[in-house]
Amino acid sequence: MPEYSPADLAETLKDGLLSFPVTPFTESLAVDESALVKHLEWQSSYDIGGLFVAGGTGEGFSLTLEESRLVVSTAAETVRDGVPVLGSATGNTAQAVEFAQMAETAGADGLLLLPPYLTETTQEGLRAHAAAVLESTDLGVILYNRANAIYSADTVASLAEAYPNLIGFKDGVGNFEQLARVTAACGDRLFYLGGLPTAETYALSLLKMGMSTYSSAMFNFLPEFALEFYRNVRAEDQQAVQEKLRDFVLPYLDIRDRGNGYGVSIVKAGLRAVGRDAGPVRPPLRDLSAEEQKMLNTLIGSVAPAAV
Ligand SMILES: O=C([O-])C(=O)C[C@H](O)[C@@H](O)C(=O)[O-]
Repeated sequence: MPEYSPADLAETLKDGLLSFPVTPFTESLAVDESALVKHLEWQSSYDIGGLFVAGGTGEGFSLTLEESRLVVSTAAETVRDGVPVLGSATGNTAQAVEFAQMAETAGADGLLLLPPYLTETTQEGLRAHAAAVLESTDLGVILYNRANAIYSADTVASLAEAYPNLIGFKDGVGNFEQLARVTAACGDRLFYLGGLPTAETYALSLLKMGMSTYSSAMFNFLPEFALEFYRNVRAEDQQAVQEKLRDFVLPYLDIRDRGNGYGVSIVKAGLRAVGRDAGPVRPPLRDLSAEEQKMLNTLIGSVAPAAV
């Protein structure tokens, strides 16, 4: 049995910043277990709502079932008490079910359902896919609305009614009309989290849409900055948020936007910049160039001189 009931998990997650740790790789692209332990210990030593391993930033889409098991079980053994660990499920329905069941046995407290790979879907197909995963586990499950998994309000509401272990909706698209429809249809039955790339960019606006928290990829390498940003958002301190957007987040986006898939690569580059190298990204992603790495080092040095 998972340590958190789905309802307790939602309560714990909704009011804290959510960490999405990278998966460190060696130069030969194997999972680097000792670097993983060190990184998870460091991340979970901060005041966070939960730790989502093998998510998008954790390159969950590039991990085999056995590698994902290793990452989830390492996290479950490593993080300090009181920080829930969530695994991920991806790929076709049978594969996603396998990942969900593996995460549960490996000690996860919850699950993030990533979009299925490649194909387009209908709402009936998407509902059947999510339903199969929800039925396969007792874990609290969060839907990730992104890529080929764009859930209509009716689909989310019908899944929420049928499956008590559906606890949350994570948005990676930023369609305000869709969000208004989903939150109006499901209200307090679910909790809502922002999950657009570099989620800080939208956090204050999305708070007004009912999204009380978000996944912070930059928390990987600038945890104190990311936590202060989150506190500013929750306090609705628009001036402090704008200052941090201007001084760091927007110039960071300029570097991130130089390459497709850099939303993840730039996080590993950030770790390199602060002396906590987590190795390269796996194909199909590619790492930042030496010039881009230098630009990022300078930017990080401008907001956190002690970190570089
Ligand atoms: O699954 C994930 O890693 C994400 O949700 C993506 C990031 O955490 C995103 O929110 C970001 O880049 O801040």
